[in-house]
Amino acid sequence: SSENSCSISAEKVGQIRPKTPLLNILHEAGASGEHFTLKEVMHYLGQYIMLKQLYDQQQQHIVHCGNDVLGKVFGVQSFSVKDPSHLYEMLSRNLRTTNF
Ligand SMILES: C[C@@H](c1ccc(Cl)cc1)n1cnc(-c2ccccc2)c1-c1c(C(=O)NCCN2CCN(C3CCCCC3)CC2)[nH]c2cc(Cl)ccc12
Repeated sequence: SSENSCSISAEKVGQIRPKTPLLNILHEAGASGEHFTLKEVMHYLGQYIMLKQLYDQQQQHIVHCGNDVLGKVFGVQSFSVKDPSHLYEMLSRNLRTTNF
């Protein structure tokens, strides 16, 4: 039979698998499971920043995460949402497989 012996299952190819501390943050923001698209990870991180009120009220593109587990996960006290490359670099250190 032309059985597919490939062991890579379709739903996992190109998926992002966050390491545990980041996974816990995504779950706190309402995510479930362990495999996400990049779009889903960014969506839930945005939700997390909102619900924890980590963004600066005056300069709303600045995120202050030094007193939050997000700061430990990203390794910074604060960051700007206007610097996507820095953001993705911090994110990539928290993924199980290098999808970048
Ligand atoms: C375009 C997008 C983005 C997406 C990726 C990147 Cl690498 C940069 C930027 N973005 C633009 N501003 C934000 C943002 C700013 C402050 C607080 C929360 C989110 C976001 C982020 C989203 C998001 O999914 N955004 C949906 C629309 N946002 C508009 C901003 N809105 C709030 C801005 C603060 C005041 C209240 C509304 C929330 C919905 N996810 C993120 C996750 C992180 Cl680790 C960092 C930032 C974001």
